[in-house]
Amino acid sequence: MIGIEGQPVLTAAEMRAAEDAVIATGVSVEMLMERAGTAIAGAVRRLAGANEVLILCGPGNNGGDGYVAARVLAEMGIAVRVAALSEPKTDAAKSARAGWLGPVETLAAAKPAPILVDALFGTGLTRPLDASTTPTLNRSPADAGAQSKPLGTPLELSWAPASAGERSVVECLHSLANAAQLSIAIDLPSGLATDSGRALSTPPVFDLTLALGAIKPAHLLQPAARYCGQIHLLDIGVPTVSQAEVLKTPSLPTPGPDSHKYTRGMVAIIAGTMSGASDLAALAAMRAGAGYVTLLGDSEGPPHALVRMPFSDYALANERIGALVIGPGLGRDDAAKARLEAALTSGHPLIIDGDALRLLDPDRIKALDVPVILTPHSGEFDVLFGKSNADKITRAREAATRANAIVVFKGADTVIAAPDGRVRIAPGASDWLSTAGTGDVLAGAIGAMLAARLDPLDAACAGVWLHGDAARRLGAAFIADDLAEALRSARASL
Ligand SMILES: NC(=O)C1=CN([C@@H]2O[C@H](COP(=O)(O)OP(=O)(O)OC[C@H]3O[C@@H](n4cnc5c(N)ncnc54)[C@H](OP(=O)(O)O)[C@@H]3O)[C@@H](O)[C@H]2O)[C@@H](O)CC1
Ligand SMILES: [K+]
Repeated sequence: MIGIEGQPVLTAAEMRAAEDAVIATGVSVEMLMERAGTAIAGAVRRLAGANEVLILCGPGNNGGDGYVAARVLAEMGIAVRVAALSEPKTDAAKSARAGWLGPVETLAAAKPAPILVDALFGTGLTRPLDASTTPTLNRSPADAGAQSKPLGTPLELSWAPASAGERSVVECLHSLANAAQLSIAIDLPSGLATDSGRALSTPPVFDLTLALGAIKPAHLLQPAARYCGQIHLLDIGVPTVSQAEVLKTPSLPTPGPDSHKYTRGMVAIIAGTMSGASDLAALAAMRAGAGYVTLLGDSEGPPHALVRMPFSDYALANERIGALVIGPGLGRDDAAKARLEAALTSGHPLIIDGDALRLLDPDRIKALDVPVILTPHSGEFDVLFGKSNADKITRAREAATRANAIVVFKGADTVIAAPDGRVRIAPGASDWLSTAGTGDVLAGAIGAMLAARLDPLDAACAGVWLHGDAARRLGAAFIADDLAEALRSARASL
């Protein structure tokens, strides 16, 4: 099992193309399925100990992986049972099914086991799972009587809506997962849309998801990600590349003997009507490692290392400013608009957050010839770029191209996109980040990274990583002030 940091993220179509490229070299789908099933069996064996394993198999290749895993586990001497939703539909899955010599229970009748493995649906799911656990037969008159054939005999099957009193597929899955001590999803929990991260049906929350060959958007995007539990990647020998990758731990420059405050980077924060927000951004920039942070506007109090001065064109003209943060607590009045205009024409690299995002025109940003990082949450994103039903990765990428800026589309699944199409997706943000001021902290942290002269995409990624790591260190019920302080520990851990 491989960790997911820095791994390419592939859509269902990209994964199929990667598999097709391997198949074109003479490797059959059956061989890929054999690799996948063997890798799954190895992982399950390490986790299952002496416990019985129940594998649920669907009609496609995800189910095929399940049959192979069942066969290999049985060969290893592990107690394993198989329950199927229906007969396999694909040739590879049929062949995998034929290799499983044990009985196949129906999903509806399957008794729980301590270890549950969900191989019902993976990247091929196209519609909700609200269907009956009892397949109906697409029978021609010649097939009359086929219903009495045991599972294992190829039949033409389809699904009917669950009838009164019958448990749906989703209900069966939930009850088997609830009864299990450990639940493991193969490739994806069944019910999730691979590319958009939508839940077409609501699966149980799995303990572990074994991603096959590559991480998919649904492993990272909400709401899908919350059902995956821990995610481990299994190598199935399919080379993968993508412009989208899982966010990884940054590699940051540390001060050397020749460093001074300006080489560490100078960040200026423009204050507005709510000084607490800009104070938080300033504190975050300092704790993320900036050498010099100045707050332009009305504010007072500690820390004493923060250089406060009134906002003026003169203060803004300081050529040593390596990153200018505007938006936290700015307000949306005429004074805010004037300050934003001054920032846009200052010539400094910009981090534009909060209120400033609601005063902006993306085409105006495109015309600037300085690095720009935009940090909208979903409400700000909609105002700036318009609403859309497209998935978050596509939206962030299109916005970055449109504004010719780095877009940090914030949320529990922050997506960072560059105008050239590169995308980084942050996994597993702390749910406790949903508190006032944490966005201001992020803007300040990114400011420190940009002022340290990191490439703008790297600066945005490093800021998001430090912010996420600081939150994880704090655990529960922290406030934004704690988060800004904890950036120091996050930075020290690198
Ligand atoms: N390709 C490869 O080389 C390799 C692929 N691998 C594995 O394959 C998985 C992808 O396999 P897959 O494409 O067969 O899709 P999968 O998720 O099993 O399900 C599709 C089936 O379900 C059906 N169906 C869809 N929605 C439904 C619903 N709501 N209710 C009922 N049925 C529904 C759909 O039928 P249809 O839409 O045609 O009616 C189709 O029959 C991937 O996740 C990985 O595990 C590995 O083995 C490595 C090699
Ligand atoms: K699955």
